[in-house]
Amino acid sequence: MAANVREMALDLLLKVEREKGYSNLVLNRMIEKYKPSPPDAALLTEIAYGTIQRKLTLEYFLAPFVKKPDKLDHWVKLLLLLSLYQMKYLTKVPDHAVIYEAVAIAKKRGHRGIAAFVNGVLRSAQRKGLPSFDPIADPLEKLSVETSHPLWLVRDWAEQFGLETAVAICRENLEAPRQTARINGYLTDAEAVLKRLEEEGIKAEKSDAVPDALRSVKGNLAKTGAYEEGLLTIQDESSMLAGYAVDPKEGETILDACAAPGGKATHLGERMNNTGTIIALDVHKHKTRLIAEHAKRLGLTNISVRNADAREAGKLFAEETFDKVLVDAPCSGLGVLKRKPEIKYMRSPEDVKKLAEIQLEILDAAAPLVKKGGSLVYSTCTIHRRENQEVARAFLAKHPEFAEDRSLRSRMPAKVRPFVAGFEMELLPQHLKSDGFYIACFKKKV
Ligand SMILES: C[S@@+](CC[C@H](N)C(=O)[O-])C[C@H]1O[C@@H](n2cnc3c(N)ncnc32)[C@H](O)[C@@H]1O
Repeated sequence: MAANVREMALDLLLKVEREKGYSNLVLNRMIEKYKPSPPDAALLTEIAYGTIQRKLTLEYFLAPFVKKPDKLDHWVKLLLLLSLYQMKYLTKVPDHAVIYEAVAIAKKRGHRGIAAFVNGVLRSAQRKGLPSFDPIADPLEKLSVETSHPLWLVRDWAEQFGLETAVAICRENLEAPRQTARINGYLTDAEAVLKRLEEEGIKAEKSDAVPDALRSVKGNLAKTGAYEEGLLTIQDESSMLAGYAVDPKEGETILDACAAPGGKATHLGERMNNTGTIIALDVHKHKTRLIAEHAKRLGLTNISVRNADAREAGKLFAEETFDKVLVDAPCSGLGVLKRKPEIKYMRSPEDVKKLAEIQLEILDAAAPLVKKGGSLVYSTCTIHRRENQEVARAFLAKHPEFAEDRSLRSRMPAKVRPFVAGFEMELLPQHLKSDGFYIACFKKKV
């Protein structure tokens, strides 16, 4: 079985690169299909995620042993990288076992020549040792190679946050993500959910940062009766904070302009005790279906799903229709690199610029729909100031009918308040070991 795990890991890496798929989705599909035992599934996750997380570092390790790595068949290069990952970071697996299995895969997929090549490369790496980072003089280049983040991103973060914070972000991104869930406060409470989970053999605990959140200690919260029964929703703690920022009240009319798959819309629905109206809009039809499914599972009937481009929302709704509007905008996702490490290699500075423009366009379209005295909340799961802060300032400059809403801090849980400044929250992944997240709140003048 162990050799199969490595082959599955190789297939996963190929799929993620070829189909530009998200690693977590490809991994889930693979586990559903091949049903590996729990220890094999854990090993598969570790090897595949680890290799993606450390790709640039592993390429640096490989370089002295292969003259032209880019000339290699792609699968051969990935096989070498995932083998080097195991040799360097999986201390429980002896090097000779890693090499033996890599050679067996190479023989099966290729031919004897390739198997001999793989054997030669890995044996030299074992004999000579992997190269040190010491010769890299430039601190940003070193950080990029050592923590496997593209140089442009490391540069941007160092410029925006300072080198020390950029180092902390990059290091934290290499940690395993926590699994957290949101308690459905409309149907239940933390004690009841914890009891239900315990009956199912799952160990979880209350978050010390976000009152609506549970953290898994042992077991997968998504595969539980409690989940099926609508008592919880898988969601990162940082995303729950958008619900605190919006602070919906019973009976209100709220627009969630970028709502799929419905994580935040359903949170608002729960906090409103299934009263009022939430319009959950999304441009992608296949994703809007998910919102309705989640709402149903959670026992919510106050969410109405619409499929449309938020930039055209003015054609759907009259001005000043909503008490509150949430724009949880499409973004570069640079706050969720622990969970989706491949994003760091897919994104470019041009993407960041383009996404910032789209975010501002959506905010522009949402602005007239907010009632006087109502609020507009802009959030993203990215930590790049070309989006976030720059977009928020551009919005305020264009919309004198809105003011900074500096009451945000008072709505946030105590542990989050240090990360709120004025009308904005910037949560970096190392702050609470969550995803990175940004929120800005605006109030429409009366
Ligand atoms: C960050 S995700 C939203 C996550 C969602 N709020 C949740 O909590 O589950 C951004 C969403 O914006 C949608 N989107 C992208 N461009 C859009 C547009 N122009 N109008 C409306 N939705 C858009 C995407 O389909 C995606 O589902």
